[in-house]
Amino acid sequence: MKQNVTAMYFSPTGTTEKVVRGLAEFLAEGDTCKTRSFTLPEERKNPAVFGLDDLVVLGVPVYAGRVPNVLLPYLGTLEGNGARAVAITVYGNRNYDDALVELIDLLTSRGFRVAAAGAFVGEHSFSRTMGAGRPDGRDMEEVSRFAAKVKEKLEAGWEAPVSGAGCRPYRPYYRPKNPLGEFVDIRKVTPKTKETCTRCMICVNSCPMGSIDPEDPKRMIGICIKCGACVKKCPVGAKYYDDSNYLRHKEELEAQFTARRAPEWFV
Ligand SMILES: Cc1cc2nc3c(=O)[nH]c(=O)nc-3n(C[C@H](O)[C@H](O)[C@H](O)COP(=O)(O)O)c2cc1C
Repeated sequence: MKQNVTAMYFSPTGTTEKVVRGLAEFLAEGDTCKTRSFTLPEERKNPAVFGLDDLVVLGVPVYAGRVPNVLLPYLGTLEGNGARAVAITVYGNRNYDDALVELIDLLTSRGFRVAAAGAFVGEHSFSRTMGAGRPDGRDMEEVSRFAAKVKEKLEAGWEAPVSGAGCRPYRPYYRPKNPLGEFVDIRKVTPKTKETCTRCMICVNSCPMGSIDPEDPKRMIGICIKCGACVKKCPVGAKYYDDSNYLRHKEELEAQFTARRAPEWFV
């Protein structure tokens, strides 16, 4: 069985990209696989069209226990046309909740035959300690074990669609709470910029919403999804969040979810 393998991902801080590309390379068996990022706004302009000869490894990070809602319009334009797919979610060591079943359902509704699915762990977008350095060597070994099982399934011509863990109907988006147990809304929170900013434009060019002003990288000209790209990629550490609800949420997560979560996959 030889299929054209494509690695497709949304990955502001690179952890989803690492898992998806790693898996796609194992599945391509020495052939070069295509890569197709849809992280940046201009990358989401052209719809992706596949066919029966394609095997697409498609990955997204988990945001609030679900597929990032800003991606739903783009994912709704994909055309599977019977292509095989492997659905991947990467989460920051809290939980992936219903993101994986949601992604499987989305791909199925777009005409993909979802043969396998996996939830892997990456360093949390908000943190340097939650899932620090993941996916690491142990995770990538798991990716290779998963790839071997996927190959076996595809070579045997099994048609059974994959199920995956999660609830249908999906649970609501996960929301942070304050110390009184009340929900807090951090959706409008934006990053601040220190005077040490050198205007190198890395943040401007890596913001998946195109929301940082190229004329003045301290200024926001669109929405912030708290993806962590500008904060983690800034070479001088000039981008940061100072919102008290955001910081408390991050500290709570860091204190609560310290135990290493293992990847889970379904074939
Ligand atoms: C807005 C937002 C919400 C998130 N929600 C969750 C979550 O519900 N559970 C979790 O474990 N990680 C969560 N994360 C962490 C990311 O899923 C995780 O860090 C992922 O590895 C980031 O992928 P990337 O490196 O490809 O950007 C969230 C991150 C962001 C930015």
